[in-house]
Amino acid sequence: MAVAELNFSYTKTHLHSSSSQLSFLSSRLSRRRNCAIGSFHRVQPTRISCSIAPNQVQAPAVQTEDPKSKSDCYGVFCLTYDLKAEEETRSWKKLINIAVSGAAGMISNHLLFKLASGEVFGPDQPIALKLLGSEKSFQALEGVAMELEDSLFPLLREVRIGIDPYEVFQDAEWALLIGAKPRGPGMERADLLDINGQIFAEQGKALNAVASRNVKVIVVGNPCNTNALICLKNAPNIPAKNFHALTRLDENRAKCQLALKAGVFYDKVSNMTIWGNHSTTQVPDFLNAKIDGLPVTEVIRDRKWLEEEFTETIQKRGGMLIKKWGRSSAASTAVSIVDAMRSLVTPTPEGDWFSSGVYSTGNPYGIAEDLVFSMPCRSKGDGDYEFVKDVIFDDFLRQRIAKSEAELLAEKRCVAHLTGEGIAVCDLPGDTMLPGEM
Ligand SMILES: NC(=O)C1=CN([C@@H]2O[C@H](COP(=O)(O)OP(=O)(O)OC[C@H]3O[C@@H](n4cnc5c(N)ncnc54)[C@H](OP(=O)(O)O)[C@@H]3O)[C@@H](O)[C@H]2O)C=CC1
Ligand SMILES: O=C([O-])CC(=O)C(=O)O
Repeated sequence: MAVAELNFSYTKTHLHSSSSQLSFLSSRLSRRRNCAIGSFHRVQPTRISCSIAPNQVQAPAVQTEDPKSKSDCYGVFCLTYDLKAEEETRSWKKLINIAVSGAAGMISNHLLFKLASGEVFGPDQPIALKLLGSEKSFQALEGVAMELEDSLFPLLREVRIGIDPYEVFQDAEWALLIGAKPRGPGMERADLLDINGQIFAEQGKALNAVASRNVKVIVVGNPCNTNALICLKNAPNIPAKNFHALTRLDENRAKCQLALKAGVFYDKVSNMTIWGNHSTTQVPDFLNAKIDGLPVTEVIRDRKWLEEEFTETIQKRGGMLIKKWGRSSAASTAVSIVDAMRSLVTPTPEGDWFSSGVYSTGNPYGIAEDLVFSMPCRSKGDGDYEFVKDVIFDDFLRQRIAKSEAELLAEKRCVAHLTGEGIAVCDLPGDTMLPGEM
C-alpha cells in the first residue's frame, strides 16, 4: 500500500496547485497503463477514470470535462476575451489552433515567439498555442509559457501546456512535431528510428483521434522523413498529403551557398529543390535552380564545384554547425519552419517553387511511392500543394536521387512494425547519417 499512499498524497497536494499542474497531473495519470492501485483508462480525451481492483485504496480521479475549464489554459491566457468587443480586433479572423511538440526545446524557443508575433499568419490572425512536453521537460514548459505571458503578444489568445498528446492535439489545425530524442553515445541508427518512431506512432494516433480532420503536420524531429511516414500511417483519417517533413532549412542553406558562390544576394536564387531524405544523402538540385532567372549551371560554370563541394556542403551543413556551436541549428530551423508554413498559406510566386518532404504516392518523377520524400511543390496558399511538373533530370541528378530513395526505402523496412506493415528488417546503408551526425 505504500505506493498507493504515495500516489494519494502527491495527488492531494497538487490538487490545490495551479491549473497547469492539475492538467499535468491529469496527463500523468492518463499516460500510465498500469498504476499500482488499478488501471487508468482513457474514457474520452479530456477525462480520466481509474478502475480499482478489490481491496485497493482509491486514488482521487481527476476530471477535466469542460474544455473551457481552467485546466485548459495557462496563467493569463485563462482570462476570457471577446474579440468582437474591441474595435481593432473586430475584423480579426477566427482563432487558429497550433500544437507544438518538443515545446521546451531549442527550436521551439525561437519558433513560438515568431508564431505569436504574427510572422506566419499575419497581423489579423489570432492564434492558440498548445504546447506538448514530457514529465522531464514540464517545468521548462512552464517557463516557456511564463515567457509567452510576459511578451504581451496581442495575437496570442490562448496557451495550454501538457504532456498528453490526446489532450494537447485536440482540434489542432497545425501540428509542428519538433520533439525527438537525440542519438545517444553508442546508439545504433536503427535504435534511433525505433525510439523516435514510437513517439511519432503515438502522436499520429493522437492526431487521428482528436485533431482537426484537415490538420497540417510538419515533422521536424529527426529522422524527420521516416518519422513523418510513421506518423501518417498511424493517422489514417487524416489525408497523407497533409504531412510534411521539414527540408526547408536545407533549401535555405543551398540558396545561401549558391548566392555566395555567384556573388549575389540570396534573394536572387529561386527554384531550389532538395530531393529525398533530410540526411547526408539529400540532393540539392543545382540543375533546376536559378540565379536571377538564369539556370545556375549558366551562372556558375564550375560543374565540379556544384557536384562535389556545393552538394557536400549542404549535406553536411548541420554537422558543421554543431561543431561550431556545440548544438544543432535552432534559430535557422525555426525560421525555416516559418518559411515552410508561409509557403503553404500564401500563393507561390509565379514560376517559382519550394521544397518539402511530402508523401510520394502519385509523384510525377518516378520516385518510389509510399515514402516521405522531399520534392518541389507549389501552393495556391490554401494550405495544400501540388507537385511541380516542369523539372529536368540528368544522370547525376537521377543517380543521387536514387541513393536517397534507397536509404528511405531501407528506413521504411526498419520501421515496418510501426507502420503496420509487418516485421521490421533493418539493413540500413552504413555510410549515411543525419546532417547533425557528421
Ligand atoms: N528537420 C530539420 O531540418 C532539423 C531537425 N532537427 C531536429 O529537431 C529535433 C529537436 O531539436 P531541438 O529543439 O534543437 O532539440 P532539444 O534537445 O532542444 O529539444 C529536444 C527535446 O528535449 C527535451 N527538452 C528540451 N529542453 C528541455 C529542458 N529544458 N528540460 C527538459 N527537457 C528538455 C524536450 O523533449 P520532451 O519535452 O519530450 O522531454 C525536447 O523536445 C531534433 O530531433 C533535431 O535533430 C534539428 C534541426 C534541423
Ligand atoms: O541532426 C540534427 O539534429 C541537425 C539537423 O538536422 C540539421 O542541422 O539539419
